Amino acid sequence: MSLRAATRVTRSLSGLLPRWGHGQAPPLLFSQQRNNSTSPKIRVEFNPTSGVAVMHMQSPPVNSLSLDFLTEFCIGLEKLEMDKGCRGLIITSSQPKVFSAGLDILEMYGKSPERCGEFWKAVQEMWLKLYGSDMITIAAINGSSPAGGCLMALTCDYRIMADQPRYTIGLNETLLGIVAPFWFKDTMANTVGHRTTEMALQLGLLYDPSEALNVGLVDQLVPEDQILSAATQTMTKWLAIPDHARQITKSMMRKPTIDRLTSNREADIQNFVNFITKDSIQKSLRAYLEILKKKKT
Ligand SMILES: CC/C=C\C/C=C\C/C=C\CCC/C=C/C(=O)SCCNC(=O)CCNC(=O)[C@H](O)C(C)(C)COP(=O)(O)OP(=O)(O)OC[C@H]1O[C@@H](n2cnc3c(N)ncnc32)[C@H](O)[C@@H]1OP(=O)(O)O
Repeated sequence: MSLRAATRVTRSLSGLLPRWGHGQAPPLLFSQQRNNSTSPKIRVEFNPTSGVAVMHMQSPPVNSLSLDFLTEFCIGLEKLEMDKGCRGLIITSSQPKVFSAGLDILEMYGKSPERCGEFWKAVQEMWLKLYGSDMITIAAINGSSPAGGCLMALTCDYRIMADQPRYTIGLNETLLGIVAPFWFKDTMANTVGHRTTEMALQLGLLYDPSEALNVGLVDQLVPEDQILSAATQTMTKWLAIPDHARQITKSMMRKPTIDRLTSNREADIQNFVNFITKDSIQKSLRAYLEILKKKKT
């Protein structure tokens, strides 16, 4: 781990998780109703000539992965997957400075077990569809991408990140007092290896772009204004490979990881619900939400 990454972790952790007395009422209220607009959270541009679609995530303020967002995302993905003319997908963000802030914390805070289960099923669905996609998938990461945002990028075949030192990417779940599930961990380990994953997950490391490139979490850095043209150029190279050979190879590499979740889906949902609804975990999430709010004051 670089010194810079270590310093960021220490700063993020300090005072993160305050302790409440038994039975003490939490002092702040959080709105449970953000992002409930009916405007599309995803905009898809498909070019039938090139066979490439670009998915723009446009859910203000930070493209957090709410149940609505995930549902729309999966429907969009399924439509493209079924269109035989669509061979490649680039995923990017229309929101300034953020690719995706990861799972919507408000979906995990103060929700019923049933609702948590429904939400988690949608998170699984997004991962299964994207990690198992027959299309060539490229993440054009034009902003910060913590936790579930990083997972989304990791499920793609190739990652290009904007070379902007303010942006960070990583599976930082432990900083929130929560645990990245086995399939988040597997996806990261398949990309950067066991040892790097072990350190990154325990410490909740968020890497800046050059650190992310160094550990292999992203494949390429480009100036932010060139991110879509770089993704298109890379896509052209990948499109030159015959689809069937590439798809079988991709499936061979990813199938064991996908099978592990597919055969444990219900248990994984139950694990998540039991874990996230624990009092102590709800308190950790609350503390984290407070920190996000305080950033502004
Ligand atoms: C025994 C157990 C075994 C196994 C475990 C079993 C199950 C597993 C259990 C749990 C697994 C859960 C896995 C979780 C994955 C996740 O993805 S959790 C989410 C993690 N995300 C983050 O930590 C990101 C937090 N956000 C940021 O760092 C920053 O917002 C940003 C860098 C993305 C952007 O910074 P800014 O541009 O400066 O924007 P602001 O910070 O001002 O934010 C604007 C606005 O958005 C709200 N917000 C930010 N992130 C989220 C989010 N993820 N969800 C909901 N809301 C978010 C933020 O509060 C601000 O709100 P307002 O103040 O404007 O109302």
